[in-house]
Amino acid sequence: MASDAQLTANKLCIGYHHGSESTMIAPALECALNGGEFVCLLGPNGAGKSTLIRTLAGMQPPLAGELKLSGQPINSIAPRERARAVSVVLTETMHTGMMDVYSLVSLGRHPYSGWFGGLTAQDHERIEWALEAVGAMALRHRQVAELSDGERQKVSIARALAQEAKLMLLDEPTAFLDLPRRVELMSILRNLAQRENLALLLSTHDLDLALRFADRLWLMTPTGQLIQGAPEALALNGQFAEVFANDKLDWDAAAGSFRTHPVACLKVKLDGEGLERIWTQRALERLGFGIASEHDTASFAITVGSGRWSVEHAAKREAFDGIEDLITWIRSF
Ligand SMILES: Nc1ncnc2c1ncn2[C@@H]1O[C@H](COP(=O)(O)OP(=O)(O)OP(=O)(O)O)[C@@H](O)[C@H]1O
Repeated sequence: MASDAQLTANKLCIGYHHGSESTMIAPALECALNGGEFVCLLGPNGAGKSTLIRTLAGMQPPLAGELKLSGQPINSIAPRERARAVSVVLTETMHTGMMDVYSLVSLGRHPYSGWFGGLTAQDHERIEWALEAVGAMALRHRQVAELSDGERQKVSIARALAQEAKLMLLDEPTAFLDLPRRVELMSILRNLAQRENLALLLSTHDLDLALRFADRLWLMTPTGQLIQGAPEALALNGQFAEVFANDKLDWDAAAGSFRTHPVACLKVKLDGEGLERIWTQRALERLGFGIASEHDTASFAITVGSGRWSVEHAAKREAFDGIEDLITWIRSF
């Protein structure tokens, strides 16, 4: 394990106790979160991502195994010290009553000021920095109860940032954000991890963004294994396909994304280059056609270029000046 590990887990078994019974979600996990690293946790629904995050945060006890924060067993650390070391953003709705955004974000300073202590100039500076970092400064006087889901999500991240902990655990923090905000937030978090030497773990279903921004990925399988590696390594060695692909989805390693299996088996030979070719292929796959490889027999041959689509089908030729016309025509087969 790296020497600057903020958190280490050895033989960590996570799950739930129900009276004398227990349900195990994942057995014997070995993992570490290091300063300066942005790690994304991915996995199918129900794999155990939230359970792992809550356990790593010390919010639910492990069934077995060892969990250390900066080398110290987590349950031996006093709550106030732990709150200075770990900040958490969960998916649960916050019950904030009539609280404004600034007051909510200032709760992140309580491990330093105490519940009844006043905020210092340094506290205010950090709160404003956190609001600025997530682009929520304009919301600071608003009531939390009146925010949209996405705005509330930004504010909870600001509260966690205000806490100034070296380890941040975030459970699906981007779920309600629009795409530009999601990209921006992932970029902010990755830069923060590097600049402030934070260890950052974020669970998400956004595979594309995780592939683009994470330093490392943790893939949680439905059987509770945790596959770890650089995004590019997991894409190249086929482990994405193993975790996510099923009878309806294929992992496309070249595109770094999943695509649905064609429902029909009509094949199209597609020639052409650039964006027109890419979007023609997407349209064809959406409509249920397969793209023919060299050895396939194709029912259609489409050549695309310079705003024109020529099609050969059943010894006839058709030509279209726009992709809409091609789609309308080929949809009838
Ligand atoms: N309090 C609980 N008691 C018992 N089982 C639970 C409890 N909470 C969650 N589970 C179960 O634990 C498993 C893992 O759930 P978890 O919420 O950790 O998955 P997840 O990977 O975060 O899923 P999602 O992607 O859908 O959010 C699921 O089968 C879930 O039903």
